[in-house]
Amino acid sequence: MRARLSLGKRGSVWTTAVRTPVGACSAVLLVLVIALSVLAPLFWGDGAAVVDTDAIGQGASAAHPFGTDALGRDIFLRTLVATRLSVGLAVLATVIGVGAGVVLGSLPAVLPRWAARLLTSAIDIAVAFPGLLLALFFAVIFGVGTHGAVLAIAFAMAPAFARLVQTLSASVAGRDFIAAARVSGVGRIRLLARHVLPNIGEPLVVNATIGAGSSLLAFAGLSFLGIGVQAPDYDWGRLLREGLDGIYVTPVAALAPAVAVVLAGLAFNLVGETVAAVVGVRSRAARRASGPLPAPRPAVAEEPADDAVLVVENLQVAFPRAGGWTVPVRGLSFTVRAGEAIGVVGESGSGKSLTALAVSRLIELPGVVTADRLEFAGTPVEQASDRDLGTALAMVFQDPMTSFNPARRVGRQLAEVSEQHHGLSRRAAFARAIDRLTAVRIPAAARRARQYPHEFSGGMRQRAMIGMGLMGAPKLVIADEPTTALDVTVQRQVLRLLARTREAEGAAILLISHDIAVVSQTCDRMLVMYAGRIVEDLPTGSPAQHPYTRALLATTVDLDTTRDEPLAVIPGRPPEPDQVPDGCAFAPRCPLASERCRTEDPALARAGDGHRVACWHPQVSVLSGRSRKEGAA
Ligand SMILES: Nc1ncnc2c1ncn2[C@@H]1O[C@H](COP(=O)(O)OP(=O)(O)OP(=O)(O)O)[C@@H](O)[C@H]1O
Repeated sequence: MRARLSLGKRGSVWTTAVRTPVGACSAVLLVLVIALSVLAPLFWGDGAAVVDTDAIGQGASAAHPFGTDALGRDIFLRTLVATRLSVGLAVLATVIGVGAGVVLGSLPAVLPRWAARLLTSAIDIAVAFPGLLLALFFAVIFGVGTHGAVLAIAFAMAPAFARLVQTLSASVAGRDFIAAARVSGVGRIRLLARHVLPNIGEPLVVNATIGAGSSLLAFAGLSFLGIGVQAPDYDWGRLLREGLDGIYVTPVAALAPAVAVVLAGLAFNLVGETVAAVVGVRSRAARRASGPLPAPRPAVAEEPADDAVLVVENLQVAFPRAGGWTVPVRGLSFTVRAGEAIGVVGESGSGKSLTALAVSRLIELPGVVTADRLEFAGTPVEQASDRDLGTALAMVFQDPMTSFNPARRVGRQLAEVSEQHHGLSRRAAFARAIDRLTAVRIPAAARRARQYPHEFSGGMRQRAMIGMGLMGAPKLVIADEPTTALDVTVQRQVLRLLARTREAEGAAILLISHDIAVVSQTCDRMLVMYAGRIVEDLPTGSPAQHPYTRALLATTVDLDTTRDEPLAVIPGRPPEPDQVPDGCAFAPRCPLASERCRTEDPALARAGDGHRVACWHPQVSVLSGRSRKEGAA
């Protein structure tokens, strides 16, 4: 399987964008507009001002391709020279408008509640007015002329930007890092400047670029109406107005400024589209990867099993980074058989969740998932239909609060699965949802099904999430730290429920957990992960052979733990995914590490019946701390 996004180097994102038809047009038009703004007044400023009483109101000719005006001045030259004023004023109005919009949109976040509501309502009312109407209104207030028109257009566009800033800020305001900054005492203004605005900058830039095109048109409109640029200055709007006066005699006179307005407006809008495309790619990816993906490290694949639900061979998950790849999952091979319960353990960052996401086809771009074989229920995962995956594979996430849509009733969310995948009617699907909530021991399921997720306790939400997985007939339930957010009593209920699901539905379970004790009690087999690899795959109850597994076991605390001895710890920290050493990744923390461990990475090799281990010195470790539990998984 290979799901790979073609990504270039950082600099080449713009090059790639410019190679698209829209990008190429926008680049050409933008260069033309900028060049004319800078050069036209220098080269043709004088020529455009020459009055020729012998050539008044002429039509198109070789000397004057777009004719002459009422004073015999060349309209083509005047159109070229007017580029600077037309574009310059539009950009100025946009800068002021966007600045005012950002200030207005940010203020509600720092004002007292009543003032914020007042301001928000005022912005909402202003947004409801057509922009040109607002511009005319402000033009009357600020007075006829260039300055008045700039301010009028700027203030007319400010409410729309203020609304945009408010909406974008609201989407960021609920994020955990904002809450964390608040709790750590960061003031409102600093919070806004340091934490909110930098996270909404990209869409603002895109909208500002497109907004510049609109303000160019608006400016031409005001000048056309006689309340923008005043004589002797002239912009495209004024030239259009003058051309219109003689449209029946010399129609071509209005053509040059009209074409200029259209082309410049198009230039801004296409540049906006191109920026949006590049920014869109950016926000999806740190697209700076280069070079081929590293080859996954070798592992002994398991014997093919007839009743395998999930077959994974050489699974690798990689993310692009500057000048290369980060590979947090480096060549995993394992099989899950029907009805089997497998635990995946390992320290934080070992790649457990990414493995689960890769198996469920949930790795987002720019992540790249590759595998020699990745099959679910006999079908390659990338070919499985959404319907098959949606009904046969259930996923239980760590935080059930964020897994449910807070705006929909729990029962309806469960019912959606059956409506979508089984074609059940709304009523029948809801009845099944109630039945499934009963199956996962939600008390008063019919009433609870009509409640919202926030009305459920954490444990109930988690059980409801499992219930959602049971709306179909799951062959595999992947539970990623399903009990981490729950207290121990509820943890137990959820684990029991998973065990019952396995018995009742015959579903295999892939249980991801930090807690090796939980996995030992709940699962038939455990996969021990370290730095993106499986270092040991053993039946629970078999003596562990890898020093890391033994160290993990030694760190578990239970009622037998001797209280007068210090708790066992594993010294050091796991390596970052892009700093994994050449040899065995655990070697820097392993007391048994030899020179060979530091240079050669051991493959996951067979070490007994149903037991695989990746270690040069299996079974012989005696680590610091209590050795009491070692070897007894
Ligand atoms: N989108 C991403 N881009 C780059 N690196 C990532 C991305 N997602 C995860 N990683 C890295 O991959 C590594 C493994 O992440 P993963 O979430 O699978 O770990 P885990 O074992 O499930 O940890 P935990 O138990 O804390 O959830 C981490 O070091 C993480 O920083």
